[in-house]
Amino acid sequence: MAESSSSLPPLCEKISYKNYFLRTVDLTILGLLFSLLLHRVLLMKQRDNVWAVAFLCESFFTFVWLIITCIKWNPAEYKPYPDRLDERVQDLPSVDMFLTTADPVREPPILVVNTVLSLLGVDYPANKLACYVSDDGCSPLTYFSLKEASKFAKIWVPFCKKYNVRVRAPFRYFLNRPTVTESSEFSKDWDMMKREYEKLCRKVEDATGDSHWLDADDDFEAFSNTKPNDHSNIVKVVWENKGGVGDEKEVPHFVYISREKRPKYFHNYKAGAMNVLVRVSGLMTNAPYMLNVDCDMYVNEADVVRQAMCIFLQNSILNSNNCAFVQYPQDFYDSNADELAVLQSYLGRGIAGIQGSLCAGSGCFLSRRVMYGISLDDLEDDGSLSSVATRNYLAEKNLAREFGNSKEMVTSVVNALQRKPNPQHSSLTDSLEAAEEVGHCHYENQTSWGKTIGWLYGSTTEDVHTSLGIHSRGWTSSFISPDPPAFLGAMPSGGPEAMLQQRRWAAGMLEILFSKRSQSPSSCIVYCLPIVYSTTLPYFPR
Ligand SMILES: O=c1ccn([C@@H]2O[C@H](COP(=O)(O)OP(=O)(O)O[C@H]3O[C@H](CO)[C@@H](O)[C@H](O)[C@H]3O)[C@@H](O)[C@H]2O)c(=O)[nH]1
Ligand SMILES: [Mn+2]
Repeated sequence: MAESSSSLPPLCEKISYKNYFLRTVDLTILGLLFSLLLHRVLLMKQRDNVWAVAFLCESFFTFVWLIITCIKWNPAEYKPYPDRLDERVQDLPSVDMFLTTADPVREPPILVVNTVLSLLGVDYPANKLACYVSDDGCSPLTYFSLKEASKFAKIWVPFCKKYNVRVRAPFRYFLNRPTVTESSEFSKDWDMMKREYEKLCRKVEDATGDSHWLDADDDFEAFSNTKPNDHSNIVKVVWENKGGVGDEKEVPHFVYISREKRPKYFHNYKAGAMNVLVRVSGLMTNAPYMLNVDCDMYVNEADVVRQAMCIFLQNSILNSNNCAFVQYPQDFYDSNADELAVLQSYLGRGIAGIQGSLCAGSGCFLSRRVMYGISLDDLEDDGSLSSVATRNYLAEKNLAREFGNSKEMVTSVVNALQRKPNPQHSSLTDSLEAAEEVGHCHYENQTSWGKTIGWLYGSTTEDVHTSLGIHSRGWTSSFISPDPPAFLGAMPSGGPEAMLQQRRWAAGMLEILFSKRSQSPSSCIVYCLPIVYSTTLPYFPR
């Protein structure tokens, strides 16, 4: 249980879900399985093919059962208390929210728009938030839709805050009509918002079929003669929160990025896009925390950022800045994904009870310093860099070698490592030139990006790969699973997709087994067990 160093109640607590009845059942089943194996061994005399198959199957079954029992032995989860946040923390940290999209056909812009609106509307000071969208499809339609979304956000976000709306993705919110007892002012506002949202949908839809708007607006010039896999870097500040007055100050910064792509370069899929987002956001807002969200997921609970901050900040109040990331489970609204839910509650809670959860990608808040490769040994008790680490990390020559040749990037890394904000620019657009430089496809050549810094490359499961790197540097992680779920996504469709996911987990397992990064054998086992388990789960009778 988390204890507070002061007399104030803690921001979060570790809740244990130990269940002695279930433990007894598991042990009994294990005992039965072992006696079955013993029985088989005693029958060894009649060794034949049938005996061999039966023995193999039962051994495997016992092995899997043992793994399951190990994982669920000590399940735990963190419970945040966001209501206590304002009382305990005067100045909330900034958060950069990253969203990736890759294909305007498979991931229709209205889907991305909803994800963005749910992010822009979260319950957190708007001047502490920035939303960065990476578009690997280099689609003017996506950019157009995002621009329209930012206009709509100026009425949508204040509406959500005024009426304390929980689900801030409009397509979900407008599925249900408000009850008749609601005040007439609310009903009027609700109808107006619904009309505006329908207008937005229509605009996006109309733009899909017709591209005359492309030529009419200079803002789209950057997209002319581009192909998704062959174009230069495009960075656009869609909306900048300049404080200001009225509703406009409620909408966070909003930036669109389509990183440079060339046919000859390998772009490392989502991991490559995430690393560009880390760099561009480092130059613009350099928030100490970042959020990773896929474009087909939306925020289902307006409090997500505050909940995650409870975990990070409770750790720093206790002078143990050791939390690298906070993972929310992924839930799906268009599928009866029981398997995934079971898997996540075992994986998430089980491993959280052992040494911290796995990073599952979407729905994960991460600390920027951790992504910059800092090890827990490099920090003093108060979270500042130790003098040895300061000498090693902050030498300009080392930084340029690791983080690339952009001077602005190096300065932003120094600031992030020392937990200082970037010097105040008069506008986000002042960083555009530097931002374009760090998005070039050759920027990462000869640097540590993808090797020890940021999302790690060379893996189909870059998120598991990343968390392995993080844990081997001593960091822990947390798993929070609020009810109702905090992030919801669309299932990619069953069948072949689900099979592909299975193969990814299997690939992840092999990679972890043979990875040089897994320094301690125990952490290797802790990671392998659930993955072996998760690959076998669908075939396992429940
Ligand atoms: O070249 C690419 C490919 C994908 N994406 C984006 O990456 C996200 C995830 O890709 P998807 O193919 O939808 O993977 P999923 O299997 O649905 O996602 C799971 O697997 C990913 C990689 O292992 C994790 O990062 C995710 O969080 C996890 O939900 C999507 O937003 C894509 O738009 C890119 O930006 N660029
Ligand atoms: Mn997906």
